[in-house]
Amino acid sequence: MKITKVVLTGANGQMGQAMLKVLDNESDIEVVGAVDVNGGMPLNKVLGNDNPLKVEVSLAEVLANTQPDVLVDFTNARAAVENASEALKRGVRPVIGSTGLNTEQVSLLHSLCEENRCGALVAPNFALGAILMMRFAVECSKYFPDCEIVELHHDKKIDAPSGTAAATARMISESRTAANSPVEHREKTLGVRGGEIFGVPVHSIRLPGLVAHQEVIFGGEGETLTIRHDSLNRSSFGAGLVLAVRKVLNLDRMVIGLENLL
Ligand SMILES: NC(=O)C1=CN([C@@H]2O[C@H](COP(=O)(O)OP(=O)(O)OC[C@H]3O[C@@H](n4cnc5c(N)ncnc54)[C@H](OP(=O)(O)O)[C@@H]3O)[C@@H](O)[C@H]2O)C=CC1
Ligand SMILES: O=C(O)C1=N[C@H](C(=O)O)C[C@H](O)C1
Repeated sequence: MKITKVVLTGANGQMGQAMLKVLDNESDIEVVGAVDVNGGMPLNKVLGNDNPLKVEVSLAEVLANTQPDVLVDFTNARAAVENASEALKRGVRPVIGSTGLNTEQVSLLHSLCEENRCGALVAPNFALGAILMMRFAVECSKYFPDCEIVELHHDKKIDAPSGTAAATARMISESRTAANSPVEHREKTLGVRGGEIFGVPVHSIRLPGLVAHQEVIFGGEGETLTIRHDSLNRSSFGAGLVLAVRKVLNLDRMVIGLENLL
């Protein structure tokens, strides 16, 4: 069996900790390195086994020493692009779970993939239910052009809107045949109608107690239709991430969205 060697960045974070365990449980995947700005933590504490590695600070050194196949990134938009750049120049394929990347950052990644003739995946959500929620939303938007997105996340989330909400809005805008919505905004209080992404109003809620949730609400004549997805804990992202690590090995270009690898 071919073993895929993986380095993970953002190892001290909420996703990093959860996904290290998920990856370590797969017999065809070996976690050969873990990196975070503060480094330090022994991996056996996270994994509950006798793994001799610890979280390191320098990604460049870890990549040089371990020569992995894949870099998994759960940091933030800026760090994700820098980390992917380090990986791509060594022929290591990035799987980027970090969100909040702007258009310039995405096109820089495209160019880096082309220059280095190396594949990459940028996926704002690895949960299967979230992928289906986006797909169903696209389908509904053909019949109900009026819709709004409400995304609800834990209070430690640093970006808003969520990557999933931004992706959903983009996909809806690409498939809408008639864009009736939104009606003219009349805000007495600035921002009360949310922010508009690709013509779709998005409302971001951040509260303790939440994990990751999204509603896409469609309105029609005398009816509404709501599609809702809930990630109740971070294990919801595990199966999609494992699939991404396996599939990115066959990519020679950058792909956006796990739905394009299913
Ligand atoms: N695609 C998906 O399915 C999912 C994506 N996400 C996304 O993943 C990202 C991380 O989320 P989460 O784990 O909750 O966030 P956390 O803040 O808990 O973790 C991020 C970690 O990355 C560290 N970090 C920052 N910069 C670097 C760097 N240059 N190199 C290495 N490590 C770095 C942070 O350190 P410090 O705190 O010191 O800055 C922190 O420990 C977010 O963008 C989030 O939106 C989250 C869930 C699912
Ligand atoms: O930060 C999070 O937690 C999440 N981030 C991703 C996003 O921004 O869409 C995916 C999921 O919603 C959890």
